Amino acid sequence: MAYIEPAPIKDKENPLESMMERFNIAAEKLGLSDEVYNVLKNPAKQVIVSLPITMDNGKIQVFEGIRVIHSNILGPAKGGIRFAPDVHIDEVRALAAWMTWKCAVVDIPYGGGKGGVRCNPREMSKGEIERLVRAYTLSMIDVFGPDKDIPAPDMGTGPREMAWLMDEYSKARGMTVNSVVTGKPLVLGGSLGRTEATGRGVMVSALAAMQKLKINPFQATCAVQGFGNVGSWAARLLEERGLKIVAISDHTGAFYNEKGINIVEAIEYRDANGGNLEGFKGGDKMENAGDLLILDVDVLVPAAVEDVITIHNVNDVKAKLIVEGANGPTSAKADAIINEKGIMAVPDILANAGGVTVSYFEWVQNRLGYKWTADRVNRRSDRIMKDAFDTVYQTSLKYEVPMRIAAYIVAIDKVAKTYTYRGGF
Ligand SMILES: NC(=O)C1=CN([C@@H]2O[C@H](COP(=O)(O)OP(=O)(O)OC[C@H]3O[C@@H](n4cnc5c(N)ncnc54)[C@H](OP(=O)(O)O)[C@@H]3O)[C@@H](O)[C@H]2O)C=CC1
Ligand SMILES: O=C(O)CCC(=O)C(=O)O
Repeated sequence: MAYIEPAPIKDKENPLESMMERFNIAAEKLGLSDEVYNVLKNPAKQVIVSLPITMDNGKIQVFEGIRVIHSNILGPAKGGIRFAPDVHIDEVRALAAWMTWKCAVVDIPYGGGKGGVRCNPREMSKGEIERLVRAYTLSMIDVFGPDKDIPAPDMGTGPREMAWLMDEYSKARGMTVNSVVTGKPLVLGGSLGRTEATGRGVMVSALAAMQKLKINPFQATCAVQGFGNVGSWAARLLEERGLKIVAISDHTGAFYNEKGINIVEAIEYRDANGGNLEGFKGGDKMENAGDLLILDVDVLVPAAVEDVITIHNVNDVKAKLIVEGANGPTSAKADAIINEKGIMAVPDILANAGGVTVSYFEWVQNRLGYKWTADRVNRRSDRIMKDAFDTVYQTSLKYEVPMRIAAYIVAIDKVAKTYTYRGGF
């Protein structure tokens, strides 16, 4: 079997390597042929563009934009767009592959893609961000399409950016095409339930796992890293289900309250405070924000960035259950220690799949020209998440592997079988 050797990412464990390590283990368990292995390990398409933008000071700044389509075997590529200062081609390749596996795990008819623009949206004006979104969309005009590649929000982007993307794409096509992107504002054809969907899926996965581990939600404590879309919704919905959220964090720091943080108050504080938790008084500021990950809690939800649980801190992790809201928060090298310690980790490609599931509902509604109620969206996405959890759990028992490898087995098996049926050989 051939193994790839990805270029190292400076100062960071390489998420592409982490993805490939798990992929290789699952491929061996499935006895994947060399032919299929080589098809699935390589991205189908990678596009890198330069985006010259006029900044507010009149100067031109050139940004790098990336879109990777890992696979379109199950259907059009699907996946978010990240605006962040450390966007790197290997990271986007890993994120695109994770989208392929994620869509297959929850059994929705999409392949995987991901995009990124290396920029710091925190330091850019609204006008600069809008020009960047529009330039990126025009550069990708032949990549995107409702039947080809359908973007969505990820870190640093949200409904506002998706609205600009839809508008620019529609202008270029000479008609309104709302199904080209999901995660849009409601008035533009966004779906009820999409904003909270990823956090909601994290909550459904966490409760399903707690049932297996016999952890009573009303006696459980939880720490959540990241207080953006995924982290804040996961925290809020878990709190509503009885868990005590003792710690939350964002890039400004981590806050601890052993009596439990009032999450609705924390969200209100963040929204009134320029989008971050700096100065939050509902908990004590922790000296070292990274220590949130090693708190003695029942449930840990990393919902910020990649590679936060690594060989450097995994030995100190005390949670009984990790539910991955973020993509790639655990490096592959930390997996073995998590397993040795008997911690259950519900992997990203399962735990955070609620977002893409409701994105799929949004796309279906746009194509039907119809709107579902929030109740219908939530009931259907909860069912999909619970069924996917059960399938992965059963697979983990059958193959005697941890949940993460089981999720890869479920996904790779599905994509490989579809490829074979479509007549790839
Ligand atoms: N949005 C979605 O539907 C989906 C997102 N995901 C994944 O979830 C993760 C979070 O995405 P999302 O919530 O959308 O992104 P957001 O941009 O909404 O939020 C990201 C959050 O992470 C915080 N953060 C950034 N760096 C750090 C750090 N070093 N330590 C602690 N907190 C940090 C940010 O803080 P601050 O605001 O202060 O910068 C912010 O609170 C990503 O891995 C993404 O790929 C997965 C599936 C779907
Ligand atoms: O909603 C989507 O289409 C994709 C969301 C995403 O980027 C992810 O699940 O990582």
